[in-house]
Amino acid sequence: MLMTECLVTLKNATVRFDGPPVIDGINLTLNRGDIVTIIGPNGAGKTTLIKSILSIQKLSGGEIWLKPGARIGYVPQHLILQPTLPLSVRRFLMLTGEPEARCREALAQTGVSHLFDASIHHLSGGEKQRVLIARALARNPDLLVLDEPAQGVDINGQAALYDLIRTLRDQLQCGVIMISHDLHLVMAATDQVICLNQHICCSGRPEDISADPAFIETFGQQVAESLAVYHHHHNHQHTLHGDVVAGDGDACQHEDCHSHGTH
Ligand SMILES: Nc1ncnc2c1ncn2[C@@H]1O[C@H](COP(=O)(O)OP(=O)(O)OP(=O)(O)O)[C@@H](O)[C@H]1O
Repeated sequence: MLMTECLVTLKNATVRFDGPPVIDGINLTLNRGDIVTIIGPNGAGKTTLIKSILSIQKLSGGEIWLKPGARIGYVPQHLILQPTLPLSVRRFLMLTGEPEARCREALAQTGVSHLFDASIHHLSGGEKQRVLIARALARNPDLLVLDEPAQGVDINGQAALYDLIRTLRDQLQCGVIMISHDLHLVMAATDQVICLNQHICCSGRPEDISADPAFIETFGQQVAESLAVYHHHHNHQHTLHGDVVAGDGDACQHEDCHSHGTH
């Protein structure tokens, strides 16, 4: 079993601009191998928290510790490129300063090696995200930071993208912290969820968090219930008509399974 290696620790981290704190008293530890997702309403301070970890945003109070020498790969929400400037994926990746072979390898790790000579302007949303992740990987990061990686990616592409993030974590044994608005996929692909609304409302394993009163207060009963159903232990089978048949374990106790039959 691998030793836990801490990459980032925040202690009582606070950021304020002119008014009240935008993030307030955040305590957080990120270990190698963790996938942590920050969720929260608009303006909750998610980007500010990420920027603090990237050392782009100075704290107004509290402390941040980063493992000395830790390499951070950042995948931004948007890529703003000059549309009139011809730019191939190869050239884009090599702007990292890494050798061509390493750039090629990183692109293969994200499953799009065939795009090495493509124009970056012609990529689909999902392809662009994979190229951006490859750029972050080229530096062999200890920590991968992603700001809404599934934006502009269709629903199948989103599932594939979260699979990719898990695979990369397993292969590279890096830590991952991401912001996401897609609660269902987050819940399916994350080890720890942090629900942020200036302060940490609640945090924990996805299957536990949907029952937390602070989560329900922030996201509403309906969202919490839909996630609870999504996550319950599937220990039964359905007939072709959708009726529940007890499996190896106890029959499912969820009302939703019985009333709707499928999920
Ligand atoms: N440099 C800044 N100067 C002043 N206010 C700022 C600055 N950066 C962020 N804010 C404010 O801090 C608050 C939190 O912003 P932040 O971008 O961290 O939220 P977020 O949770 O990422 O939101 P969203 O989901 O909408 O992207 C917002 O009210 C924003 O206007």
